[in-house]
Amino acid sequence: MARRMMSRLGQWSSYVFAVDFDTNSDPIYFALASKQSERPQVFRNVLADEMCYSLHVQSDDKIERAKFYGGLKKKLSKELPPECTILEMSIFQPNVKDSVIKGYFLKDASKSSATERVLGELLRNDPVYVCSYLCGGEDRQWSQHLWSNTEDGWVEVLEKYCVVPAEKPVHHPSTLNIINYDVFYSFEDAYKVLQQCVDIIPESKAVLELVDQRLKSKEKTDFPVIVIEGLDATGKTTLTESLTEALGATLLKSPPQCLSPWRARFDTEPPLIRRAFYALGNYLTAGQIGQEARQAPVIVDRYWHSTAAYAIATAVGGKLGNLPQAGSEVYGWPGDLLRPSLVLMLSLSSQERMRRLQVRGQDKTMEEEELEANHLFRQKVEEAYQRIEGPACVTVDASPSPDQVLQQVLLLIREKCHL
Ligand SMILES: Nc1ncnc2c1ncn2[C@@H]1O[C@H](COP(=O)(O)OP(=O)(O)O)[C@@H](O)[C@H]1O
Ligand SMILES: Nc1ccn([C@@H]2O[C@H](COP(=O)(O)OP(=O)(O)O)[C@@H](O)[C@H]2O)c(=O)n1
Repeated sequence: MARRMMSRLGQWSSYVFAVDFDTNSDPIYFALASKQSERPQVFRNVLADEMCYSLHVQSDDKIERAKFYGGLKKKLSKELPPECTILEMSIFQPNVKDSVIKGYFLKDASKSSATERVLGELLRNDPVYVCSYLCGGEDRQWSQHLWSNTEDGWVEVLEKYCVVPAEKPVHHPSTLNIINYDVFYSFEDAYKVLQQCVDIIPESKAVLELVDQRLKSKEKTDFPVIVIEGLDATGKTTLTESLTEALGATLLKSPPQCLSPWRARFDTEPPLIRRAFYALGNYLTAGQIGQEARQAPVIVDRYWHSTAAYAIATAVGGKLGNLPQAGSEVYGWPGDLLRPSLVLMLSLSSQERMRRLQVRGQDKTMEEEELEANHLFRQKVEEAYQRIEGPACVTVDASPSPDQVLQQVLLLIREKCHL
C-alpha cells in the first residue's frame, strides 16, 4: 500500500530526477508527467541503444537508507553484467533541504536478460524502487515504467509516466542534504547517529562510552589554541611538531589518539556514520584542549575545518561551482564546539604536494584518471576550507623550507595571538 501511495504521480510531481552522466558537466534533470512535453528528448546525446533502469532506496529510516545505499553499489557492481554502467542519480525537490532520495541509474549495453533478473531479485528482497526507461515512437519519446512485485513472484509494470525535461535548479541536489547527513552542527546530532548504530555497529558503544567521559570545555581558554589545517602532505606534522617546540606548547590532534582503534572501522561506513564519528572526535579533542590550554598554548593538528571541508567536498558531486555559495549555513561553526584562537591552512601547489607524497612513498601507482578526479576533489576541499567561518582560516604558503614556514607561522601567531 505504501508503495502504491508513494508511486502516484501526485506524490512525485514536485520531484526532479538528476542523473550524473559525466562529472565535468551538469546532471541531466528530468521530471515525470502524464503527457509528453514538446521537448521530449531528455537523454539525447547521452544514451544510444542501451536499456536503462533506475533504482532508489525506499525507507524512512536514515541509517537504514545510508547503509543500504552504500551496499547497493557493491552488490550491483558484483552482480550486473560488466557492460552495465552504474551512474549516480538523485531524486529531489528543487532547492528544498533534506528532500534528496539517492539512487542509481543503469545504462545497460549487455542485451542480456541478466540485468532484469538481478533487478527483479532486488525488488523482491530489498527496500528499493525499480524503474525501466524506454524510448519509442517516431519522435523518440522516453517513458519511465515503475516496477511492482506480484504475489506470485513475477514483476509487472505498476505505472508508466512520460519523462520530460526539468530545469537546472539553483542549488545542486548534492548540497541539499549536507546538514545532519554529512556535517553535524551540534554534539547531540552526531551523538544520536552513533546511538542508533549500536545494534548494527557494536564498536559504536565503545566510542559512545569514551565520548560520555569526555572533559567539558569552557568557551574561553587561558592560552591561545592554534589549529593547523591542510591537505595530506602539506606539512602539518612537520610544522605542528616544530611549532610545539618553539612555543613550549602542547600538541593535540583530532580525531584524538584514543579513537585510533576505531577509526579504520568507521572509515568503511557510509558518510552519515563516518562523519558522525569524526564530529564526535572534535568534541573529545575540545575537552583535551580546554584542559591543556590552562597551562600552555595548544597546537592542534586538524580540527573542525577538516571534518566539515572533507565532508562537504565528498558530498558535493561534480564541479567546483556546485559547492554551496560562500556565506551558506553549511560553512558555519557548531555553536557548542570550542573555538580556536587561530586556524592556519597550509597551501601547496598540486605538483609540490605530489612530490612530497612521492618522497613519503605514496601515490606512485595512481591512475591518470583517478588523479584528475582527485584534483577536483582537492580543489573542493581547499575551497570549502576557505569558506568555513567562525573562525575562518588564514592561508599560509607551505612551499618554502620547513624552517621558513615555521618562521612565517610564528610571525602570524605573534601578530594574531600576541604570543
Ligand atoms: N616545508 C617543507 N618543505 C619540503 N618538504 C617538507 C616540508 N614540510 C614537510 N615536508 C615533507 O613532506 C612530507 C609530508 O609532510 P608531513 O608533515 O608529513 O605532512 P602532513 O602531516 O600534512 O601529511 C614529509 O616527507 C615531510 O618531510
Ligand atoms: N578532524 C578531522 C580529521 C580528519 N578527518 C577525516 O580524515 C581524513 C584525513 O585524514 P588523513 O589520514 O589523510 O589525515 P593526515 O594523515 O593528513 O593527518 C579526511 O577524509 C577527513 O574526512 C575529519 O573528518 N576530521
